[in-house]
Amino acid sequence: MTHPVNDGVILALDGIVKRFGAAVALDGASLAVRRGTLHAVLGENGAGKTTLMRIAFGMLPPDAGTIRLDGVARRLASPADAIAAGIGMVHQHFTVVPAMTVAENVALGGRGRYDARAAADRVREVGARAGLALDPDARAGDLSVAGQQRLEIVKALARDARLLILDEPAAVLGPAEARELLTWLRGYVDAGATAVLITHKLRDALAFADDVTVLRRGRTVATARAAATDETALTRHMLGAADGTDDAALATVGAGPAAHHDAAPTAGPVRAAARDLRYVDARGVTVVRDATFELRAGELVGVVGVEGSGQRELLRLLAGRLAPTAGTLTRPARVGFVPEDRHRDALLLDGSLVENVALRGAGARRGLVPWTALGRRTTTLLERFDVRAGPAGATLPARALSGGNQQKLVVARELAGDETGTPELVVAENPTRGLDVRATAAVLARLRDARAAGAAVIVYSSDLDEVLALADRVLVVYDGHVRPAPAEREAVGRAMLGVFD
Ligand SMILES: Nc1ncnc2c1ncn2[C@@H]1O[C@H](COP(=O)(O)OP(=O)(O)OP(=O)(O)O)[C@@H](O)[C@H]1O
Repeated sequence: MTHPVNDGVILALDGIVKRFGAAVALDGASLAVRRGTLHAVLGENGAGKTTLMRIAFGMLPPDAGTIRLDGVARRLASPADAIAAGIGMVHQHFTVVPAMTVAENVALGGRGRYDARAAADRVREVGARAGLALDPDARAGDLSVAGQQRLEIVKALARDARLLILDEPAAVLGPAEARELLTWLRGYVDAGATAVLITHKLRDALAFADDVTVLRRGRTVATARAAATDETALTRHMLGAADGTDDAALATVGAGPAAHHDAAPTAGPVRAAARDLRYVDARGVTVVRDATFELRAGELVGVVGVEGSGQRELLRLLAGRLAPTAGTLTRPARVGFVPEDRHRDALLLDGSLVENVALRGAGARRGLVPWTALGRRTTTLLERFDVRAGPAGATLPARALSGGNQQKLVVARELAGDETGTPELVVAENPTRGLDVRATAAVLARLRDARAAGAAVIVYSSDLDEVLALADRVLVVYDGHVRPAPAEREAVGRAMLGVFD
């Protein structure tokens, strides 16, 4: 028996429980999204944010609890049910089909016969209404990451979503694009829509959202108007410091990255050296132009550059994933690589955590795989790097880890090295993407540990401030040229745009 209550709440989740075998992902979580608001959902990696939203989108059935839409209890048996009820979701990992056009992607999953012209018109109409310009005839795979995300949003809106759920949309974007997206989202909600935004950035939540809800270990621990709370209170809720269990962790997070910027390292022997290094890609475009530099043991070098400047290829050359077209590149035998796209480049999603750890050094192994030793090693890594794998531990499939915990696993594997020893060179690309405040602080500390242990560490981050706080020196990549960055922040920003004073 349900009584419709029109209290302005469009989506109400109550007492939601979700178990995966022995693991409890949600333990009575609740969420009330008011119509016409932007609602931010916060919480540590593995807190249950994605699981809760998948339940709201009909992707997973809850074990207990109720879902109400406009006050009416609903059973959402599939995403199709959720879409029919006016819910749209933009996932952390996109679902666009790269080989298809924008219009075809938008029409995909729709009913009836495919009509190219109608599909293109629909893209234009929805795009114009929402302020998201997209060329209907462009191939989805040719769009930038921000463009693919716009396509995901348009896809949801084309199905008449009145409640849009976005799972960490900013995590795949650079700072400027992330700002643009949040500004768009705010305007979209101001025009009468409703949206739920999963984010790790407390500042974004406070600046852009109307309401915030904090999940911790599968429970809702706080919900408030953004205007009535602040970063300190939210951090406390997220980390559980309010109950006194995690004050030490909170202190570490509060200290921020700059606080660790102490002991000036003394750079040791050369670990990697590039001389006139050139890389020409498959299209024949020169993306790295005659770069000459050295990376030494015990130094942490930051790389900055606007999207598409060649830094991506530079890091892959150093990691040994691309071969130089010309020039020389000397690399050590043991290199740790943390790529940006963990799903594509770093994990076997259907493999267990042990199998994923075993990937490292797999090429050099001979004879029987030492599974018992690898199992022990994985368990130790999970503990040391605080990867939350639940009761299944090392046997859990990588797919079942939360996004942030997948990232922590990759960092653990690549930094800890293998049977032959720890890496002499660490190459990391946006290593803190999708990580919560505590995990971010932990990963940055691990990169410093690698430096202290004598590795040369090179880190690209699209967050300039993160690089400046972390690195001993910085290289700027602009149009394939690799140059030392000027000392001042403003000058670094200019150099990224090709202006060297
Ligand atoms: N299919 C599954 N099998 C087993 N455990 C799962 C599965 N899906 C999720 N979990 C577990 O549920 C918990 C919550 O995961 P969820 O992805 O919802 O977290 P999250 O808050 O979105 O984290 P993040 O910020 O890292 O993305 C995690 O401990 C995760 O390992």
